[in-house]
Amino acid sequence: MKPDVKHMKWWGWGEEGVFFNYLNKPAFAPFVKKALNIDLRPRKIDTIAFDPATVAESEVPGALLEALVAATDADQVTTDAHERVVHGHGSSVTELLHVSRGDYGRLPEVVVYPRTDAEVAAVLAAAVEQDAVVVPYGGGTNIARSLQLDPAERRPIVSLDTGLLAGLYELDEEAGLARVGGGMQGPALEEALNDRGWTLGHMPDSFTHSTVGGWAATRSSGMQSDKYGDIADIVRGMTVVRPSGTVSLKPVPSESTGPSLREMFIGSEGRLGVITELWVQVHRLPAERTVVAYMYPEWKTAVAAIRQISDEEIPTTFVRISDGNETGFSLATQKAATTVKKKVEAAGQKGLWALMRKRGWDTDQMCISYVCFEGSAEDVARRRKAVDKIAKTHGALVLGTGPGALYDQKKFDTPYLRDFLLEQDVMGDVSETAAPWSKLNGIHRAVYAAAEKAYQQLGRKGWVMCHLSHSYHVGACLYFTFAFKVGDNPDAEYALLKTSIQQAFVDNGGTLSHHHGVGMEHAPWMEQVVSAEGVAIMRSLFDATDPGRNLNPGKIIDPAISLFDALD
Ligand SMILES: Cc1cc2nc3c(=O)[nH]c(=O)nc-3n(C[C@H](O)[C@H](O)[C@H](O)COP(=O)(O)OP(=O)(O)OC[C@H]3O[C@@H](n4cnc5c(N)ncnc54)[C@H](O)[C@@H]3O)c2cc1C
Repeated sequence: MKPDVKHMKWWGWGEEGVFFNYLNKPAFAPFVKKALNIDLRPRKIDTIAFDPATVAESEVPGALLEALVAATDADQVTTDAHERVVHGHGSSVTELLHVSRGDYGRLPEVVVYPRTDAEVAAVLAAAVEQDAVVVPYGGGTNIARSLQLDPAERRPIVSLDTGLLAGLYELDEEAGLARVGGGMQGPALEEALNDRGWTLGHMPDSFTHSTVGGWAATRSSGMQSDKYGDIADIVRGMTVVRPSGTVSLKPVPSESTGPSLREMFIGSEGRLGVITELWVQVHRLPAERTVVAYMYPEWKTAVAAIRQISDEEIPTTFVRISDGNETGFSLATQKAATTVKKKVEAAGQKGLWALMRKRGWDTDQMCISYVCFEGSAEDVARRRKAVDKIAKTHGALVLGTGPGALYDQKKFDTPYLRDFLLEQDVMGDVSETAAPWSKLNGIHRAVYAAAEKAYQQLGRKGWVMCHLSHSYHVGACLYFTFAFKVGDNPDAEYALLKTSIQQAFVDNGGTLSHHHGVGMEHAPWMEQVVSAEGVAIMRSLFDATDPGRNLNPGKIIDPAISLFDALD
């Protein structure tokens, strides 16, 4: 019997039966036509039936299988074809493109679902004893190819699914700390905390399917990080089970105990062991939460306003601005107005645009911004007033809470867009970076130039758009989305776009990734961002702590597959 763990559809994002629908968004097809020169076709694919016959029989050695069953139980170990395909990839667009076409790549021979730390330890011991590779699996949502397997790996591969290591085990209300299982998925954790009046506040766009252990292992950041922090701030302690023993780190507010082991495990992508349990800081549910929308005339003034909000240290839960292209995209995904209320709002919006044009605004350049405030009603009102004032000083129009509420409601729908686009032969994916405030505009310009050059090389129209989110005292994250119609060689075309954008980050003062991790996707740039000596230290760490290369090898440094290979 298969353990009761929720997984995404084997061929794409999210749940079966949920889709991106453009037919109820009248501006979307014309927008895509203008942006990519493509005529959209109504979606035909409801699901892709899984055919086990397309998967080669597992060649798991009998001794390994027996040892895994002995380490856990017979119903926690499977060589089922569907299970192996689900666990053989993450959610990067290239992986989904291949998998959805039945090109599965290297698959794990076996999937195991341990329930306890002792079982994890026994699985790791068995794997090392039998010289197998172990790849911890959370929700499979990473887009850095952190789960992709080396096609040349000859040893058996065990996917260790953390799904049964789940639960809210303890809540220390005095400290605001919760002890949770590493395999717990976002909605289950948030629901368990909300029931008791608390929240983690960590809301990556992949929240619905990713796990706490996966967040820690990839150094994730959620859209509300301005208030709640990145996962590196949120995780205060943890248990990491390794083949040679278990590391237990107590939850403390801060400590001075040499180089931080906690920091070392955060972002380790399965290379240093399995994070089975975490202590995370939690917050009481806010009395009030409101999201206010603003429209700025153009990008530079919007960035200046956000920088001022940060400079004046006005507490916000999130601040986000979309550049002109992303604002155009957002407006194109508005649903048709079917109710009287919506029709009145739509007429109001048209009037607003006319007013902006009268003011001399170029409506292709205007930038929508959302700012979220949480706290007591008084606090929210005071902070909102302060942000309104800054926004107006920078020439913005305050649009109010209507569009903000809409943003809050549809934030988890957008991931379904990628599958829809793939069906239309369009590849869409993202690259994100973080940089000091002084570098952000330069990076924005450089990425647009790099993408444009790449599209020219491909000889076709492509799209790029950007938003700024996750503000810090010294800078912020820039998040770019790119899309283009694929030709004969999707891997090479994707690699051209992706390498051009990543290189523009690194050359212009940004980092490789603000929150998606490294995996195999970003590994080729590691020397450029942490220096050759930094990579050498990492290599010594992995070699010393995992001499047999049994733990998810080829991730973070020394990738088994390089994006640049596709360009050759
Ligand atoms: C549509 C979409 C939106 C996204 N939005 C965001 C976002 O807003 N913010 C963000 O940070 N990321 C985002 N991501 C990326 C992704 O969701 C994160 O990287 C997430 O943290 C991965 O968690 P997971 O549980 O799915 O891990 P997986 O994808 O299963 O695994 C990722 C890596 O972590 C390792 N790992 C997983 N669990 C453990 C464990 N318990 N112990 C040790 N190693 C482990 C795996 O071996 C692998 O190397 C998005 C992805 C998609 C597809």
